[in-house]
Amino acid sequence: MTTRFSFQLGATDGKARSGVIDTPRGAIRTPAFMPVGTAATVKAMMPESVAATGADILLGNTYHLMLRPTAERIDRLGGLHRFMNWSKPILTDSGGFQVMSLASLRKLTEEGVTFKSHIDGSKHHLSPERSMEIQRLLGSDIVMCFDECPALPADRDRIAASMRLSMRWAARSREAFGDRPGHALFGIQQGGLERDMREESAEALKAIGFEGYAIGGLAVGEGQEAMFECLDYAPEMLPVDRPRYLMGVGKPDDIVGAVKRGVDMMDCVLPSRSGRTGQVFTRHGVLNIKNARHQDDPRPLDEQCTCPACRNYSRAYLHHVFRSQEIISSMLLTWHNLHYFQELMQGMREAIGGGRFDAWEAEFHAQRAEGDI
Ligand SMILES: CNc1nc2cc3nc[nH]c(=O)c3cc2[nH]1
Repeated sequence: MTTRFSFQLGATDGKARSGVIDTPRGAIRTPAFMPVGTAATVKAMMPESVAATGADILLGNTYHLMLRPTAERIDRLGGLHRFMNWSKPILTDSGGFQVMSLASLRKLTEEGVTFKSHIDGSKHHLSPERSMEIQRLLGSDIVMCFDECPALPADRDRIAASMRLSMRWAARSREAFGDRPGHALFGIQQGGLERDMREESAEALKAIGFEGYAIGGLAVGEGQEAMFECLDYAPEMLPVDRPRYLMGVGKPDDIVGAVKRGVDMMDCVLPSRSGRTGQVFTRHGVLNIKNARHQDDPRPLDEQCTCPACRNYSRAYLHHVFRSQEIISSMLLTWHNLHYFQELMQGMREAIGGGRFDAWEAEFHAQRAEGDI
């Protein structure tokens, strides 16, 4: 067990890399997928079940937790790890992205953002300083800079102004974070789909210096082709010996394409949210369990999957409990999806380690049918 935060790069295969992030609360194998634990819970999952899927780290949302139950209350109760009974690493986002997507009556200035809670309309404020304080009170192991993520499409002037604001906020975040051994602060690269803006942002972040670097401003509606075009150059603008975290990604093929281009960490609500809407991810593609064609099907979701849903239940049963809106439906489908996403990561870590990522990627695509399976 280490008292420091460090990243050990392991194997590389093309641009893809595998490695380990060491933290006082445990190691994170990369490439890593982080389940999203929005309001101090990965919905429909016990923490021990999340760990059983293979997750080494999960994500907490500052925006949700500051509104309810508040960071101060979680701090008084011993911090987020104790509060939610998760002893492994936690990464918290800075709140800025969700303020812009969830809150109302937002007022953005150089100082920060004031907004009204989507829960009860109460007034709140976020700034680099307040976001660092909240994430410190939560006790998260990896803290994200307070930034602004512009909605796409946006013209160059808007992208430039927003990126430069985020870089000023990154400097203030670094200053406010202070000296916290064993904890990490990650900077977030902005710049939209503009290569020169991405370069300017990367240079600004490297001049400040961070324990890790996120690629922000993507997975905001630009589509996979545009995202991959940006990922063809953005990751290598960031320090080679620090983790690179692509925020908010994604579907399985997005994740594979991002790892192929040098990304080490990702997070997405897709597997857990889809578990509650009946969308199931398998190595052969996607299916929706609510479709009537599953009602007499005795087979598991995926014959090769070892998760509890696939070991013990038929598609017919899962169709039934989904249609009946039984709670076990969300439990089993979420568990399966998170298990599949972690299996994907493990497969890539092994393939990179063995220098056979291209073959693994070809097999990944070959066994996926288009459309519903
Ligand atoms: C679901 N897509 C998505 N989730 C994101 C979260 C983010 N947080 C901070 N900064 C970002 O640029 C950012 C971009 C994101 N895209």
